[in-house]
Amino acid sequence: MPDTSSPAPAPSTRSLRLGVAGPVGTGKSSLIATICRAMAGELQIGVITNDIYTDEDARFLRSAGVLPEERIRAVETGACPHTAIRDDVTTNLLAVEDLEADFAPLDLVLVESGGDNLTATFSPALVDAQIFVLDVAGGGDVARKGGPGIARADLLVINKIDLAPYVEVDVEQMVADAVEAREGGPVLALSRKQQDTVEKLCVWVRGLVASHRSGQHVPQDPGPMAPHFHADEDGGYVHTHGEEDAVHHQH
Ligand SMILES: Nc1nc2c(ncn2[C@@H]2O[C@H](COP(=O)(O)OP(=O)(O)OP(=O)(O)O)[C@@H](O)[C@H]2O)c(=O)[nH]1
Repeated sequence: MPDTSSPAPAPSTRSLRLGVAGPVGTGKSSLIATICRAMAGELQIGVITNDIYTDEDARFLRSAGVLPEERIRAVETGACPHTAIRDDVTTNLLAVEDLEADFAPLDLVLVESGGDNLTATFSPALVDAQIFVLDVAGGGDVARKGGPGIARADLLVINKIDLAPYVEVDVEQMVADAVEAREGGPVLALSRKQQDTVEKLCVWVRGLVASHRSGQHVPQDPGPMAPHFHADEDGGYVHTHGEEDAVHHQH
């Protein structure tokens, strides 16, 4: 009799949606450009960028010439970037679905969050997996600060390691701290200027696309953001994202 206790997962025919989040300037757009440059020959890729008021990141990626321009689309979030990737993902989801429909079949859609604070993560309603990006220039101790992205993103990238000697950061120590904060989860030390590290990034992306396609990959929610402060004309407010009740505002 066939074993029906653990049915084989159903293969997926839609693209892998991969989010890229992290603080301002850590190299999210550059990492996306690097993936496109290295993998556009083997994967059909599309990109959605998020900026508050502009389409600057999309323009940067188009000018990098790493993908046909029409496969790079911008979402203007008009609010804090994490709102559009976590609280109400509708605009992003529609943009992803339009891109997938217009260029079917795509293998990979990369969604870049606007730069935000250390605690911003994507909702699993928008992406299947996410990369959280730190850089050595932000300081060697950042990985120890934890938070949902650092602790539980599918991959933590410690970026711009070519700059480590100039900012006096011990990359090995930073990686070790990150592995500890992630309880052994994957950490990649990356520089777009060091091809061996770019290769490792490609191996990770390739593995994830394959496991998504075969139906083995199960999207994980890194968890809600920590409470944080938003400045506004009245002085500001604390903003909390709870597990069930998505958003609370306290003035
Ligand atoms: N030395 C070095 N510089 C890098 C690397 N990756 C990115 N940069 C630089 O870091 C700066 C910020 O990179 P971006 O890719 O724009 O960063 P971002 O996270 O997309 O920025 P926001 O969208 O504004 O949050 C740029 O000047 C990049 O050229 C790297 O591996 N090494």
